[in-house]
Amino acid sequence: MSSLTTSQAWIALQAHYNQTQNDSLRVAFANDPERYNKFSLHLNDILFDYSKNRINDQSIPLLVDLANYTGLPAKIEAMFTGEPINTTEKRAVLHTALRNRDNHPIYVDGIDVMPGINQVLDKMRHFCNAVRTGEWKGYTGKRITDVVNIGIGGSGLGPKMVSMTLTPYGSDNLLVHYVSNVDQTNIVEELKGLSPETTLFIIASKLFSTQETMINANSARNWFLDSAKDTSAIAKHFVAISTHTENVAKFGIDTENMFEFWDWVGGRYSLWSAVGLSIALYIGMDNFEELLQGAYEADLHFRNTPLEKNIPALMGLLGIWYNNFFEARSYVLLPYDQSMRYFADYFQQGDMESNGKSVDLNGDKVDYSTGQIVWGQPGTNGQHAFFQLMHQGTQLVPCDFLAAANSHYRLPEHHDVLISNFLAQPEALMRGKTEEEVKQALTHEEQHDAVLVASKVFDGNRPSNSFLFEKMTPKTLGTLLAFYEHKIFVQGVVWNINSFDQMGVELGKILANAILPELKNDAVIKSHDCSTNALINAYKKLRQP
Ligand SMILES: O=P(O)(O)OC[C@H]1O[C@H](O)[C@H](O)[C@@H](O)[C@@H]1O
Repeated sequence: MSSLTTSQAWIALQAHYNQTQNDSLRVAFANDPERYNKFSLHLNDILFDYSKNRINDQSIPLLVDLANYTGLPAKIEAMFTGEPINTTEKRAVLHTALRNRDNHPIYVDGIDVMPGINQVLDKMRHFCNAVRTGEWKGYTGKRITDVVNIGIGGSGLGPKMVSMTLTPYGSDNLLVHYVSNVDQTNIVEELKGLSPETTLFIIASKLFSTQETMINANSARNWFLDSAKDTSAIAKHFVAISTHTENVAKFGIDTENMFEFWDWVGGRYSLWSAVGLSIALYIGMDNFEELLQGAYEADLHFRNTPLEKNIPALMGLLGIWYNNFFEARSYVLLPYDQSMRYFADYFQQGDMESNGKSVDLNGDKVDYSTGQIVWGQPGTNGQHAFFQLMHQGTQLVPCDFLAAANSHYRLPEHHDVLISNFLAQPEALMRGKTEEEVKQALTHEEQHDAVLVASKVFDGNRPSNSFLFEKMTPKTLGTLLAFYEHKIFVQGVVWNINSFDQMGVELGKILANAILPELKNDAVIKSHDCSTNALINAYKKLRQP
């Protein structure tokens, strides 16, 4: 048994769960008109309501005891001060330095990282201004109208999610496009209608060696050179974002056009670095810095607020409560905001790549469940897809609802209808519908149809958090993203795992590299298990020359 599950704090939580697991949220609300006041918090314009969770007055102190037992406060400090908490890769984890807006020194190996960060921010500002004003010209003297970011994982999804969320702040004269998949459909479709004379490519890759990104970058260069003919024109149309100067030069991008970041920025935490260049080009550098400011304010809150009033700490601990005691295996993110349509995808990588681990920091197999399956999509669409299971299925699916009180658009009716759903769904999940209530809405005859009655009952008692904010601004988005990043960190600390490596993505890549040469000719392949051999050989038969 691990020291975690045999700790006093864990045992106390287990006993608390045994005692309260069947307590009714509906009854708790009826008995305590102060419940909302007790279990809600604000940061700036963001309201965090966690009162619809399966908790009572003892629950949060017990969860905080567990966090203290695992050393969370000291580990928060270790992260913010640049200690090498990514132990397998022996690296600091300093995405928080990228948004350290008060600019206090932060040291890695005795060197302050802030001057380097500020230099890159300055370079981004100059570049964005030049491109956005049209001062930066393409090879035929025309201004840039389209930016194509080529990058995958953190080097694609983060900037894409932010740019799409902040479309109301985006430039009408400079559109952004995202290419990540090595499936050629992605780049072919994205480049349709673009002109090489007015397109700028950003090649974003930490090591500049990721297979998908390099293949897409090569295809982009070929597409460009088919028109431009002259390799000297590349300098006006290709920039790189990377930690690896040599690989950038090898690819043929002038290192003058390279925006640097550092090995202490994890891929899935990198949108705050130069990886956010496509965001800054689209919404302008001032708005990009507002995004950083929002995250910085969440960082201050996370670092300085006692755990029982600390929004990301509570998000993480409530997740532990469901994952490890209620055995809820998934977690759903439900932004009632179409612009946040990539939010769940983004935190699917953020969370599952960070906490999908089964060995602890000592290398021992864990005997408790770690990372949850994270999924979701915007409301109200999700209501017409998977909410049936959330309301009446056999699984407990804790969820977060997020919405802005004000839309950026002004059509009548839409927003109140959207928000009425945002409000009603957590209420319905919490209160359910009893047999008696079901019968009241049925005819006398229907009331005697036992199957009908049973099918219409909602057990309720299904937990959720709600986030309500004034408007989706760059700053608000920055704060929300940092909350979720820190939630992941909190859970990693409690589970005693390294949230900052991703060894589990390597094996598939290595095996794909072994298969690739076997696809070069039509020879029958026998070197794998019989299933893989058969699939390779079937592919070779089916493909057309
Ligand atoms: O930025 P790159 O080095 O190209 O890495 C892109 C992606 O590669 C891998 O899939 C990692 O698991 C991701 O965390 C990373 O974001």
